[in-house]
Amino acid sequence: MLELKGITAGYDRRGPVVRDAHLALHPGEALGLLGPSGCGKSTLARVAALLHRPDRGTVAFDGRTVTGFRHRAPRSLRTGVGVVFQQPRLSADPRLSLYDLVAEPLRATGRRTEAEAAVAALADRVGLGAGLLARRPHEVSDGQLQRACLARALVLRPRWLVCDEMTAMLDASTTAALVGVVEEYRKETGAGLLAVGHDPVLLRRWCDRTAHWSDIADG
Ligand SMILES: Nc1ncnc2c1ncn2[C@@H]1O[C@H](COP(=O)(O)OP(=O)(O)OP(=O)(O)O)[C@@H](O)[C@H]1O
Repeated sequence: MLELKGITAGYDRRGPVVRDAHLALHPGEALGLLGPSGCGKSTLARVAALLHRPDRGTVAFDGRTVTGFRHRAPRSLRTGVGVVFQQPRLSADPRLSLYDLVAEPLRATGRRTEAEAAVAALADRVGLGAGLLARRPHEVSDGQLQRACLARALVLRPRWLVCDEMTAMLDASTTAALVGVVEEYRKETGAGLLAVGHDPVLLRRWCDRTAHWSDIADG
């Protein structure tokens, strides 16, 4: 179970953007979170992924509270959550080849020897031809880069996935392909999903359940 309880978070303690948010995600469940632009969805998604420390409230995985660290949670906890953001160019190091981008979490966790096989399998799964793996982000399209970012999010086989407007910049066929990859992964591993967006049609089709921002947070 992934639980966010009483989360207040933002960038200035005097004016938080997320106020008293509550959300519970059961193992294997896909929850779509809808809300207007700027309401704080991405901020809450980063809190759920342990990338942003809330001012108040707790994040718990399977009953274990994982917030309360001075800066951010240790890597061993963060690797339990895979994250894909809206804009792949902002989340991809421009100096890395796509191969290195996907392999990076394995290197960072001392599992370098697994990289070759894992990257090849994931590249195939997300539809990235071998020729593209040698290229750097500026040499590929947004859709191709987002495919690599999804592969990176899956490479440590996380139990939870947070997709923050993952498909907002993509065309219909790339959207369908990436949603298909996430669903195949979830079927295989039982991973839970928090999908953030503002497209109710997509999220209702994709997820078991959707929640609106006004149901889970104040303001
Ligand atoms: N790094 C930051 N520093 C300061 N303010 C920020 C920062 N990131 C976001 N904000 C502000 O916090 C508020 C919530 O932003 P957030 O990105 O969480 O909203 P969102 O619901 O995901 O929006 P969208 O649907 O447009 O992506 C906005 O007013 C935004 O300007």
